[in-house]
Amino acid sequence: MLEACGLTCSKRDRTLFEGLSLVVNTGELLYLRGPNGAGKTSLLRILTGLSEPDSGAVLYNGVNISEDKTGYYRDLFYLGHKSGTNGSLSALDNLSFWLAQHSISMQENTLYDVLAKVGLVGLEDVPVRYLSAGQQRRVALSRLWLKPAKVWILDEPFTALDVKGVHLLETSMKEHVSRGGLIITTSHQHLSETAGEHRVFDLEYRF
Ligand SMILES: Nc1ncnc2c1ncn2[C@@H]1O[C@H](COP(=O)(O)OP(=O)(O)OP(=O)(O)O)[C@@H](O)[C@H]1O
Repeated sequence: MLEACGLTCSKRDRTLFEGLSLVVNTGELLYLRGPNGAGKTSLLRILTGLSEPDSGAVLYNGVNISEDKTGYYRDLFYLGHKSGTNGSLSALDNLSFWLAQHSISMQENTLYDVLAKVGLVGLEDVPVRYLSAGQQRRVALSRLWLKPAKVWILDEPFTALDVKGVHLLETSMKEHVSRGGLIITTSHQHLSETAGEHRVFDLEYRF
């Protein structure tokens, strides 16, 4: 269970949210919506421990994430809205580097299976900067299937994906939740029925 307790966050002179509390249980998909600038990314970054709130706390299974970041990060997969890849490196090298960074050992066959899943076989050796926007997104998304994380926090994961890519991701979300995973995702497009049941949390734009 992931719990936000009374979170307040201000950027420059604007309070994005104040005393925000929410609970997301295992086996649940939370769809975080809101207009541009409402503070969705800011909230997600706090929920991952990458940013500190001005006040409030985030608890994972009842423990403040700032007290056990290692334990939390073991269970967490975070996809930011930037791809987080090195454009000079190929998909294969980017993913191998990422696996090493996260101390995940993996057979090359399994890595190729994931590349096949996201439709990148044949492009695995091309520097990522030469791939299309959707293909670059697929490289970033591949990590979802490389780390067995219980908690997925996804910031606009559908950006640049084609219809098949959206379907693949929504199907994976539904499967993850049915296995007891927990997902928080933002998106400016509606989640379809393929993503399964989900709860909506609307973040209003505060002036
Ligand atoms: N590091 C920062 N310094 C100053 N202002 C920031 C910083 N990060 C975010 N902001 C401001 O906070 C507000 C919320 O930004 P945020 O990225 O959280 O919004 P969002 O809801 O994710 O928007 P979008 O839908 O456009 O992605 C914006 O007005 C942004 O300019």
